[in-house]
Amino acid sequence: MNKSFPLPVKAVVIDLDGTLLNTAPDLAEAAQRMLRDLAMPPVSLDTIRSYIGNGIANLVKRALTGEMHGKPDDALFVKALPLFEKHYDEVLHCETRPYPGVMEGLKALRDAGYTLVCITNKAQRFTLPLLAAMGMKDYFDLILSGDSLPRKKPDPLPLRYAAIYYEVEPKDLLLVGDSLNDSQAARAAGCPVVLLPYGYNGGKDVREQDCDAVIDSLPELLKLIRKA
Ligand SMILES: O=C(O)COP(=O)(O)O
Ligand SMILES: [Mg+2]
Repeated sequence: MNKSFPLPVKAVVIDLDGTLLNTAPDLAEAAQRMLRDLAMPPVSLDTIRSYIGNGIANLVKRALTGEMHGKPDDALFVKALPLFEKHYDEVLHCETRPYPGVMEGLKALRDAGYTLVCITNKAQRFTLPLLAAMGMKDYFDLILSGDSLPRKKPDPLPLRYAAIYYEVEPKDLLLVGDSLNDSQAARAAGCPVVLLPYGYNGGKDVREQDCDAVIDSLPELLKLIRKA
C-alpha cells in the first residue's frame, strides 16, 4: 500500500545491525574464534553475514550447522554459545563502523526534533556498550534489545511497546531497517517502514521487500518524513 509522502512521524525507530552499524566483521571474527575453540572448520564472512538478524543464539546455531534453521546438538550449542559471547565481548567494536551517512543522519533527525529509538535483536549486553563506543548511544531516548522483552523482531511486540511508551499510534512510528525482520515487524505492528539496501537481508535485495520506501543512506529519510 503506497503512503503519501512526506509521512507524518512522531518517532523514528532505527535497527542496529545492517542499518546503523556494519557489525558483520566482528560477528564473523567471534564466530571464527568459537569454531576454532571447537576444532570445527571456519565459515566465511559472507556466510556469517547471511546469518545475522535473528539474534546471537540463532547466529551460533547457523554457524554450527551451516543451515539457516539448523538445530545443533544441545550439548554442542550449550558449549558454543558462551564461547561466542566471550569472543564477541573481546572484538565487539574492533572492525565495526557506522555506515556512511549514519552519524550525519542521526544528528539531522535529532536537530529536526524527532524522538529516536533503537530496536535491535542484539542482546543488551552487547547493544549498549557498542552504541556507546560508536558515540551514538545518547541519540536514543529508548533502546530495546533482543532480550529487553519476551519477543523480538519480526514479532511486533517491541514496536507496540514503543508506541505505548510514547503514547502514540503505531502509524506515527517509522521503522528504519535492513531486513525482512524489520519489514515484517513493522507490518505486523501497523508501522510504516523504510529500508536501506546495504545491510544483512540474507543476501536478498530489499527492493523486493514489502516496505514503504528504500533509501540509500539515513540522511535521505528527512526528505520523506515530517513532524506529526
Ligand atoms: O541479529 C542480531 O543480533 C541483530 O539484529 P538487528 O538487525 O535487529 O540489529
Ligand atoms: Mg538489521
